[in-house]
Amino acid sequence: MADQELPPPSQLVPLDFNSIQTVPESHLWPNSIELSPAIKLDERISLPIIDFLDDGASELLGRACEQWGMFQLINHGVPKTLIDEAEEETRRLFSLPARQKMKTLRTDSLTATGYGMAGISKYHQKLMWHEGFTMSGSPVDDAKKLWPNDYKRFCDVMEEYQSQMKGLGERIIRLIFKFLDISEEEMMKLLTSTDESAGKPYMALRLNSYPPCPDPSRVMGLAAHTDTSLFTIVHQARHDGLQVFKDGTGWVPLSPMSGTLIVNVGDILHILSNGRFPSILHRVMIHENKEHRFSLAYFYDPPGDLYISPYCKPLSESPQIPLYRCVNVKEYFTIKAKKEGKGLSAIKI
Ligand SMILES: O=C(O)CCC(=O)C(=O)O
Ligand SMILES: [Fe+2]
Repeated sequence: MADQELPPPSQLVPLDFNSIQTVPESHLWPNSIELSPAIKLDERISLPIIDFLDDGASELLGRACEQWGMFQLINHGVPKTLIDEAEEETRRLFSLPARQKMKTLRTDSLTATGYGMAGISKYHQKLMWHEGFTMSGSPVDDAKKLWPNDYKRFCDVMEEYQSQMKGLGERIIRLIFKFLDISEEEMMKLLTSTDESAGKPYMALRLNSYPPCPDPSRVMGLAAHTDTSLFTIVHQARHDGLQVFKDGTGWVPLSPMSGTLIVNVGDILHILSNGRFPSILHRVMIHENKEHRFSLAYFYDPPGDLYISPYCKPLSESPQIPLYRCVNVKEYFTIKAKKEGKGLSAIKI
């Protein structure tokens, strides 16, 4: 593609990290609450690790969602070789020259795919030390622009990775619904789209890249946010950086553990569970080491045309009162963007 055919740069374009010697003013965060340090890692407050093969997995997973809104999963069944390949393809993508990646620059639309900054960048004065690449299903159109002669490997790996994540997501949601006492029949009603034409899946895979930084303590990898998904399945490649906010404790750092996938509750499951499973606030900080950090986040979402309302058990001994109004998934994405990430409070009854 010739230079004049490049998409017009939006106001939010990741830095060309390869050519950076010092952190530009646009990326220097003031010494604010957003950069507040995490607590020292302490075994007593470590994130629950759940064995997916455990007979009691549903109960364990439900309790972890209640107490943490997050857990680590082992024996999840996703082949290690596939995770390694997906990590390697992620590294290959982000090591391309900036002008090559810019050929797939994402538009502002909620479901847009391609290269760019996280949507939450819009809510902050300063930019983040981050670049991302989002896809939903086959990434072939973008991959052809990145590697005109060699796009197949990336597509094959990313399609298989998404298919495995979707399958794992289906197994997780079944266990979650079992814990919440939602029957299979009820689940089909809650999560199956009625209008297939409007039911474009919102599921997406975002590859995240956090390059090494000359002044790591003054930048932000990914600012504090909650995910909009039902839940998100994250593979953190080797290096630390992800932190979760635990009420009464503060920011808790999570070290990547080989073979585990992290699952965090998003806003839609928060609404569906009537607040019983909190969508957890998390952020990514950049560390002193000179390593490039990557992560792969799969957002397990219902179709956009679906209506979500708090599930309050009809025959419960203590009838619950819905905390949130019924909301369409697509509409919720829009509300959340308008409210700069504070979507839940906007639909509170
Ligand atoms: O990089 C990570 O570990 C987390 C990424 C994340 O929170 C996201 O993509 O929403
Ligand atoms: Fe996230």
